[in-house]
Amino acid sequence: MTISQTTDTQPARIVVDDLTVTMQLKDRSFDAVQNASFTIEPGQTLAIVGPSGCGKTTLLNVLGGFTGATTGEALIDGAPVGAPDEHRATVFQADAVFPWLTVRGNLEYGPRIRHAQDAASKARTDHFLQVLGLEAFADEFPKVLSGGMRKRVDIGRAYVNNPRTILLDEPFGALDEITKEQLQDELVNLSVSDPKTLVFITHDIEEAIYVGDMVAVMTPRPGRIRKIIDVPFARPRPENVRMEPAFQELRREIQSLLRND
Ligand SMILES: Nc1ncnc2c1ncn2[C@@H]1O[C@H](COP(=O)(O)OP(=O)(O)OP(=O)(O)O)[C@@H](O)[C@H]1O
Repeated sequence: MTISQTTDTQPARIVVDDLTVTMQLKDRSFDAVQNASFTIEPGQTLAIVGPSGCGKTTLLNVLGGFTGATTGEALIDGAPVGAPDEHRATVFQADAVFPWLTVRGNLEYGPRIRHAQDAASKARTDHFLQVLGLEAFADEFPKVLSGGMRKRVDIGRAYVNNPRTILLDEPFGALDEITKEQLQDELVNLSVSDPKTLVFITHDIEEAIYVGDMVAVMTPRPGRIRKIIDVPFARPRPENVRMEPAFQELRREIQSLLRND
């Protein structure tokens, strides 16, 4: 089932053009991100992989409006990224569920604080409770949920707001392999049923290929985009796509780029 979208909730087009973010320490400065450029077409997922400390989160923070560009620019639908707003949602590795609200209450939180609770937001809440397998837990408090279920609540909460862009910072990093693969599938399925422009940071090469339409491989500090690789597999992903030679070949290529071979 798909949910209808109005024009102001269409997925965003993101352009990052020669972006550098310089961090100022007490006695020196350094570039956390250097001369990064890429374009994400509406509804596409860009996965970003790179070594620890290479500037992935900094890049995401620029797109979220939490950090400014030092030089270059980041544009969303042609306009420079501004302060955080309801058109962008963020999902972090640590779950951000509110323990004092039920699962349904967590999903309804965004529309409630925006005074935008109406029949459409209720329908979206019901829809995402259902597609994320949370229906049976709708009236439970998060303390009874597994890590995977809590992550589903985070994802549902982002989607219920109907943002144009969702920024995900290693969202599945703390989950076991099986749960991680289930959530990767659910996210890819959502990208078909309810397209948003996604930026997905991960350390996990297979995950990057599985969820991404493109994978940006970053260099160690200062973080540059080493290469952007197109992922050729259909959405939803064919069963056992991870075992396909083309998938394994991409994995080897990214591994080699990360090792700087
Ligand atoms: N506010 C800040 N002030 C100074 N340095 C910072 C600040 N935020 C991040 N850094 C530094 O900038 C670099 C990039 O950090 P960032 O968190 O973006 O990397 P990352 O690739 O997301 O790392 P990880 O994969 O380990 O989460 C790091 O060296 C980090 O220590």
